[in-house]
Amino acid sequence: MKNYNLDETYIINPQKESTLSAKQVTVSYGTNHVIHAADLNFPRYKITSLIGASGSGKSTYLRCFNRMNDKIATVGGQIMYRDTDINNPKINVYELRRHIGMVFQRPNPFAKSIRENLTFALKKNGMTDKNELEMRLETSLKGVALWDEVKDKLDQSALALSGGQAQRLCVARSIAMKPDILLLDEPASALDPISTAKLEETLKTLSNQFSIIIVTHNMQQASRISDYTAFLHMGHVIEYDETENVFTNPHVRATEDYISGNFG
Ligand SMILES: Nc1ncnc2c1ncn2[C@@H]1O[C@H](COP(=O)(O)OP(=O)(O)OP(=O)(O)O)[C@@H](O)[C@H]1O
Repeated sequence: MKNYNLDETYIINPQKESTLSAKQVTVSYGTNHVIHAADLNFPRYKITSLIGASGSGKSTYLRCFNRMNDKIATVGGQIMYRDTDINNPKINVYELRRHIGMVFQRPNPFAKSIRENLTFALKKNGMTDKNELEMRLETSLKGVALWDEVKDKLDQSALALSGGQAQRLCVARSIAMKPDILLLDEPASALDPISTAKLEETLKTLSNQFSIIIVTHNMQQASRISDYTAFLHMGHVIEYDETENVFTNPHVRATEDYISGNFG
């Protein structure tokens, strides 16, 4: 692996309203310091990709944004969301996750009906009105373009869906909670190209209503769907800018080598 100067960075924060601002975030697993990130602002109603080689810290960094590292790592720095630092130990993490939802690498529908997958958390959060629940169900499934495929089998098990359908169901389950921000950790890595294309299309549409931060290994995917891209190397954010600039005119050697395949 080439030695790059980790202090050589090029960070252009978007001149747009931010939904989340991360300041000097650090993460350690025991004595292993894996994230030392610069100050990044994530824009509202845009898609931001986190790219980088395996082990560069993308998932760890993403998990900071809804406190998913709490029990496994020590997190430092500030992550401002609606004027509150989400690292404050006093904040209600379950409430936070209603505003900042997450979709994981492997589709993980509950072993329940499609309807229950969508309404379970809503009911747990006190929504009892049947019409409202049905409306959320339909709107969320339409939001991920799954409604036409499942509207006649809402009471069948979600486990019978294909991988691509199950992943879109998981996105629908997240958006049913009407979060502000959707975090996605390599959501297409277990999907075939057709399901991946459908998911990407869904995310592009959803970015009109939600701010999206996505970890992806797939550089074509990052360049296809995201408005902004952050390149991570060894836990450092090396470059952050509009996606087009990162891919066509990278400013730092490590970024250039990574996107041109000369890395390592
Ligand atoms: N639960 C954990 N305990 C200890 N170390 C961990 C843990 N999770 C990740 N790490 C370490 O933190 C570093 C960053 O890992 P992370 O999974 O965030 O990288 P990544 O860029 O998302 O990688 P990949 O693309 O392979 O998923 C790696 O060195 C990894 O071994």
